[in-house]
Amino acid sequence: MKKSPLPVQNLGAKGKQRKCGREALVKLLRWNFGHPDFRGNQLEAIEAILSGRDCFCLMPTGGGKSMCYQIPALAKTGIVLVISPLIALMENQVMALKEKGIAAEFLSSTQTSQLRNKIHEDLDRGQPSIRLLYVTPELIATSGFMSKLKKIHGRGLLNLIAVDEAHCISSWGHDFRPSYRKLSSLRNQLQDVPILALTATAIPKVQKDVIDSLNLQNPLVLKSSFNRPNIYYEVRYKDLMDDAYADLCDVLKSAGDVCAIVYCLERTTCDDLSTHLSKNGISCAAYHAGLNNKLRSSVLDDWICSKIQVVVATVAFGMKTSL
Ligand SMILES: Nc1ncnc2c1ncn2[C@@H]1O[C@H](COP(=O)(O)OP(=O)(O)OP(=O)(O)O)[C@@H](O)[C@H]1O
Repeated sequence: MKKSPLPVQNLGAKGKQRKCGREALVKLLRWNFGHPDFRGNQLEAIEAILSGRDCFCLMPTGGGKSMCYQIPALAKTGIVLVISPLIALMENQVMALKEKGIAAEFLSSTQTSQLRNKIHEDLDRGQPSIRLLYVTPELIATSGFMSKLKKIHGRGLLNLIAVDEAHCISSWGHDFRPSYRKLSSLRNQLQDVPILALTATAIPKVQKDVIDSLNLQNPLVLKSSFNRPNIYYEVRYKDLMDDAYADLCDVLKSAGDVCAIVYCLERTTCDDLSTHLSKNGISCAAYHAGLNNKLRSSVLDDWICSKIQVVVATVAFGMKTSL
């Protein structure tokens, strides 16, 4: 049975926010997510945000960045806006939050207009039920959506803007997205709303660029260690192998029942290799931009819920983007 989220903690008399202490935050974490305690810099980030301070948070992949904005969304009435570059990521996070009974939604062109209207109606209510709203940077850049945000802010309901994968704002970064650059207007348009920039990209000039571009004011800068003892790297030279496909097949089989992504440079290689692995008893599928959206979504779903073990993909995997 779904638990209902622990009610908002800290609304004092006449809407004045009381400080949400460590104990109350840990309680929210345990009740809603089942984790015994915060890890790394999560608590520091959350406390900074709840005190209204901007924050730049560098954590390795899987470090638990999302908790830094999900807990604030539960600790205060109002809405946390999450800007994320990938619709697939948003869909997954929103689904996972809803399963926990947390009111989260995303807005994208992939939804029916009926569903989008329903979300907009909720946002227009005096007390919206949505706590976390996920959007793409492209949507932020539209004047219609920005004026909606200003109205929400004007009603005192916009608590935080979280910019996920914030390195995409920097032309020094490996994932530069021009639409991210436009996020630099957020600070001017939505003054006083704390901004949380999250990334797993550690290069100092990217960090500086992110902080400058988003115009973060005296941000708390948090950096965690990138040492991941559970990950090891091994390089095998294809040119030195008799049969690279057979070698890969052996590697995947010897790894046991783990899920895996095999990246290839070309679509035809994905199709070829996927057929080869399937013939050798490995459950897998190809994923690349040459496949239609429906097929790509079903491959992603099958992989996430372990119906298939391996995805053989180009960089299109994880790049499903649009408004
Ligand atoms: N305090 C915690 N204790 C235990 N597990 C946690 C804690 N915080 C987060 N996690 C778990 O860690 C995993 C990774 O979290 P999350 O997806 O937020 O990481 P991330 O840093 O956003 O990763 P990515 O860089 O891939 O976006 C999730 O399964 C999450 O439930």
